[in-house]
Amino acid sequence: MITLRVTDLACARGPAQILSGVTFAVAAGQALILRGPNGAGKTTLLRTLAGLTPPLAGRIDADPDAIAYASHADGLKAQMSVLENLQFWASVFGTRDPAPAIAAFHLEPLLDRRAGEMSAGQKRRLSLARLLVTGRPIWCLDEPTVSLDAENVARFAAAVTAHLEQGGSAVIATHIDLGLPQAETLDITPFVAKRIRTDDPFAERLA
Ligand SMILES: Nc1ncnc2c1ncn2[C@@H]1O[C@H](COP(=O)(O)OP(=O)(O)OP(=O)(O)O)[C@@H](O)[C@H]1O
Repeated sequence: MITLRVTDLACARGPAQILSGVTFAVAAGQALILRGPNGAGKTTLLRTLAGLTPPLAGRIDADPDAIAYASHADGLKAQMSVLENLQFWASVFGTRDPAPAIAAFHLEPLLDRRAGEMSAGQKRRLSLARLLVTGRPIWCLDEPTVSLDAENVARFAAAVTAHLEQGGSAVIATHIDLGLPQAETLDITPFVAKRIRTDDPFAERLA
């Protein structure tokens, strides 16, 4: 079953068109790994999928409430403890028990620690644990393993694998090999648009 279908999508960042003609589909139980050199537009595509930036053209067919996005900016509440952050998200997204998320990223020793006072890798673990708490089936992840040590990269890969086994999907921009057996790869280089400023009144019409 297809959970996310992208058809002829054009994506912008600020005033610039970054991608055009992006077309792919992701099924339940499938991960799609986005590849492409620095600046190609992986973050731009993920932001568009997450609804943070409107598409310039094309279609995104998915339940908008199905997508959970995790980006470079971790989105943690710095003054709240790890447990309070997870409980906060549990209340926002429904009443998911945060215990599996805590276990998946080995957050038990850190539950009382304020999020703002953790290391970069610890913050990342909390940010990834948030995905489990959302209960959302389509994960859109931007460089999720940045700052993680090898043990926590393995925990992350295990969490994604479990998510896929439960019928979830994932679109992941990453430069490393996560070793996910179900993953397919999409190189976005062919979709890189000739840079067009969308606020230029003389620019070629986009859509
Ligand atoms: N606010 C902005 N306004 C205009 N252009 C931007 C803006 N932010 C990023 N860009 C440009 O958009 C292009 C795509 O950037 P994006 O962050 O999507 O690439 P990426 O594939 O995720 O790169 P990386 O592998 O380095 O994370 C880049 O050329 C970048 O310079």
